Amino acid sequence: MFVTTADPILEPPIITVNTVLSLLAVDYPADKLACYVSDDGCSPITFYSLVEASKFAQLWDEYEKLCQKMEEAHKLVPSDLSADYEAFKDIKSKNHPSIIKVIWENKKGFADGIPHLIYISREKRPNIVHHYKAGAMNVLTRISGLMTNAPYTLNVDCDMYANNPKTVLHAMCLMLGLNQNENNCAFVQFPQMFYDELKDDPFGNKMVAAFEILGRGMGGIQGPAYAGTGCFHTRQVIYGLSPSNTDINEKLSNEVLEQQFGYSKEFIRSVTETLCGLKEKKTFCQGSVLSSIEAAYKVSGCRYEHNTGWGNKVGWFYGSATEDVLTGMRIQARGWKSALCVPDQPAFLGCSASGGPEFMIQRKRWATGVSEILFSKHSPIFVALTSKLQFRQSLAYTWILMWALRCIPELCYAIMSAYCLIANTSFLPRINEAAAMVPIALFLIQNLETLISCLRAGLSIRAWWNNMRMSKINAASSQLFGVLGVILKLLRLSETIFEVTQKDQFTSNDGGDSTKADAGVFTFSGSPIFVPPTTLLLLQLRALVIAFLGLQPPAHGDHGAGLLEIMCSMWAVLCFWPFLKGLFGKAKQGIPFLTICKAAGLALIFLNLSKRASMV
Ligand SMILES: O=c1ccn([C@@H]2O[C@H](COP(=O)(O)OP(=O)(O)O[C@H]3O[C@H](CO)[C@@H](O)[C@H](O)[C@H]3O)[C@@H](O)[C@H]2O)c(=O)[nH]1
Ligand SMILES: [Mn+2]
Repeated sequence: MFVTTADPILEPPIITVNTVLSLLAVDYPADKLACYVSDDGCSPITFYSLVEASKFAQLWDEYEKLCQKMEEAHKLVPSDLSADYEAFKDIKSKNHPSIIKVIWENKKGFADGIPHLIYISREKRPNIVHHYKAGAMNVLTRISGLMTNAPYTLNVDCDMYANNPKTVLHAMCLMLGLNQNENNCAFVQFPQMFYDELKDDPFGNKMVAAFEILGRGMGGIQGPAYAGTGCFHTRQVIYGLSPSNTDINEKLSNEVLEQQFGYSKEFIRSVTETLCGLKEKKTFCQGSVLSSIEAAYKVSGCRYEHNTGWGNKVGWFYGSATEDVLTGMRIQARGWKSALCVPDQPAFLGCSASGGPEFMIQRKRWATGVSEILFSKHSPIFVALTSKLQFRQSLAYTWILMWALRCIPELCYAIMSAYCLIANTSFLPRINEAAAMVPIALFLIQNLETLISCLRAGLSIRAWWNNMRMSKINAASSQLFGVLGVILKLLRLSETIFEVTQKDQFTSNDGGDSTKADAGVFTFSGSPIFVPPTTLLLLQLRALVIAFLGLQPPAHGDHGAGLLEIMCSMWAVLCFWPFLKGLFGKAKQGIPFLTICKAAGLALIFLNLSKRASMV
């Protein structure tokens, strides 16, 4: 069981601890489980919290004390703590050697005991790329291969705790059952669900309809996409096995393996055992977990993957900020299937990015990630032509990967309607012309389609509206920035990075309705990401004022701006309502003055240009 965390501030240790505890407590023989935590933040506080959590796991009461200890941990200096913390002394999170600690070992192998708990902070050096989460997952894969080498792995983000104790059993049923029927199940994905659900999904960030429609739909072809968390993988598949090479014993020369998996002799032995089939009696990983710690240090070094197949042929794939979609697609391109599992009691619950800056950062990363794949050699259409990705599956992936590109038409429509009202010209037919039926029908069909998918997923009309509205805001901000980021990357002007999303703690019994009421409110920051939507809103408002007060220049072309253009602009203003409120809001709920100034400046430039254009 792999847990990744990257930043003790954005991801408070108590969140990671809750997730780890929930995993240690799942309903499955403890001697068959081990929990590995990767800490890319290299934080002594996270380590300390896990140590305390492992003590707590022996008691199961005293949870309040555990929380209190963690709160106070920030005041402790690592050197005040025991010798275990020596390794964290004067550490810099981006420049440090590996730290691996076996926090708890189920030495006697009790089935009703507590699974092993291992802390890992892989080596990081400046100027050596570490590939963010994908890199962390590959280190976890290698170290676990050395220490316990289970044939199946589960991975969750640090905030995604196990909410259903039977989850592992559910997943194993699918894995084992499907294999026997030769259905070739490579991974089992549980839907991403969230503990901080707000009524009617005000930020449109719960993705319920997406998992309902897309997840189940793809489930009927080659299986759902891998969503990065709440997913069980087969180790053999992670090591690059294809469904057809079941008998690969001959191919496995040590030389080939070393090229692919790196120079660690111990790890190569573990890989051989995994790839040669699970039926043979296990000889590897019989001793104590601690006995392989030296080898573990070796495979967690930041230079270990140099000139190997990691990130490219084996393991989690590099090259996209949404490593999950890429990894899942490339597994399916080898001919594997996957399965979606939706138990009545949600398997995992996590923290959703709340409305405002965090949401924007997250969606920007996703926009970057999916576009990176679309414009790479792993574009699903190519992949379908050259590999075993089924045609309809590749269409589904194309649909996912084109998600961010919708910002281009969206922006065009928004700008055109404003321009037409300002310059008194038109881009749509007049309402009384028969041709007007075309755009009207398209508009209605598109909205009905999304409305029906929301209703089918059990959402309210209000939730649909919120989702629809957020998709427009998204297009003008995070998707636009994401796509621009990828263009810069393609021009080799910048590299894309993984910005971690802020996570907030689960507060079940805080009856504080005041916080709940605030929780649905959109918030802003000084980030440039808020400038384009603000500009668009100001433009639309200005355009509507011009249209209603009749301040337009004489009509341009055969007819001037008509009802459809006005409706376009009004629709845009409705969709950008949170920003309209933001213009007048205070503190975090208001758009910062500087952002408004920048937006107003841009809007003025546009206004002048369009006036000039209309005079030509
Ligand atoms: O350098 C890094 C950066 C991130 N993470 C971890 O990656 C996970 C996901 O990060 P988060 O900020 O929560 O991103 P989300 O957008 O919420 O995550 C979704 O999207 C990601 C791809 O963009 C997937 O990796 C995740 O599994 C999926 O839940 C977290 O556990 C992080 O600790 C690392 O381990 N190392
Ligand atoms: Mn997350």
